[in-house]
Amino acid sequence: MPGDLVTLASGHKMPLVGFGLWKVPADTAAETVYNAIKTGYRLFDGAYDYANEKEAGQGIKRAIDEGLVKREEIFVTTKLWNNYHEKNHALKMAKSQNEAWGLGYIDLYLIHFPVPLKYIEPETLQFPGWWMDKEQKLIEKANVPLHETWEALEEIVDSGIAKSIGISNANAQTLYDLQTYARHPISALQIEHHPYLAQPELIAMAQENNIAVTGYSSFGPQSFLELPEAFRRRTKDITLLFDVEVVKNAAQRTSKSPAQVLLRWATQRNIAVIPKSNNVNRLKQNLEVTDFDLTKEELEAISALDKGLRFNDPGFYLHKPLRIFA
Ligand SMILES: NC(=O)C1=CN([C@@H]2O[C@H](COP(=O)(O)OP(=O)(O)OC[C@H]3O[C@@H](n4cnc5c(N)ncnc54)[C@H](OP(=O)(O)O)[C@@H]3O)[C@@H](O)[C@H]2O)C=CC1
Ligand SMILES: O=C1CO[C@H](CO)[C@@H](O)[C@@H]1O
Repeated sequence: MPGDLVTLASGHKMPLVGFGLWKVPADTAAETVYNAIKTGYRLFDGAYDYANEKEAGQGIKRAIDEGLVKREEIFVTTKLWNNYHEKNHALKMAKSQNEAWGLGYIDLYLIHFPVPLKYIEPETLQFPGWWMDKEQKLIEKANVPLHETWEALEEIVDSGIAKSIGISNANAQTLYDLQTYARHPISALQIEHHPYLAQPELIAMAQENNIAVTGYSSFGPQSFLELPEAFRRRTKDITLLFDVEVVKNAAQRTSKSPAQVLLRWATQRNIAVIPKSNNVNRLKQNLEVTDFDLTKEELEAISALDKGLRFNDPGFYLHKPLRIFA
């Protein structure tokens, strides 16, 4: 059901299907989010670097003001960008991001990457990916230990700004380390997850430790086709997952689309998904991904497509690779 929920270690409940806000233009974000709520979406996945938090919040506020939903029925995830890992910066950023959303609190606040970069004034950050400054130079790394940033997130919970906290783009070693000092639980892990990058060990580790997993870029190469060339480099000569036999056959058997099969492959294993679509029909379709089941054989055949192929590694589009996922 679209209303399926995952209980986080914090005790707070998160919808299993949500809407991703990356690449949703700021000038249409309020309308898109408002329409997504009308379609049935309750979870919105934002980030500082998606540059549309204020507008997304306006869309939610409009739906609340019109009585379509209550604040407590909406789940807002957002993320701390890499340049603000120092405790004082993280506290300031969370406060101003919370003000931008304008909804009283953030449901889930994530460290976007466990990679601290030097502080830079927010308005000087640049696309693509905001890893570079105005001169298109890679921003240097900073000496901020992860425990300092995690402590900041815990204070953000203590002050009521966020209800739950977690991390994105982290590996199992990082999670094990975080667990040694976490005062508030690591409620969630957000990672790239599709059949070409299945990451079964990391997911098993997280789920065994009660860390809810959300997969992003669920369509693999398709998720990157609308991006500039540097992001698409790895999609060359790769069969789109929508065209792979096992995915197509499962779609035919269940009378669903290949996209829905890919989303169900995740949700059936209790992995949340946050697809984005600027198209009304696809937006609706992506929400209907918990009301049918793939067979055990279909799940296994789709998992067997794994190639360890990561598309969202900033190393692929930066002038100087960061080797984050090395
Ligand atoms: N933590 C992190 O570092 C990251 C987090 N994310 C989060 O994950 C979200 C989703 O990931 P993202 O990489 O954007 O990719 P998505 O998985 O959302 O894929 C988006 C692409 O797929 C197309 N699409 C959407 N639905 C369908 C469908 N049913 N059939 C066919 N095509 C479809 C969209 O086109 P159209 O709009 O035209 O439908 C778009 O081109 C992001 O919005 C963001 O919130 C993403 C990357 C990194
Ligand atoms: O969430 C995100 C979407 O992808 C971007 C490009 O790598 C990242 O900068 C950001 O992590």
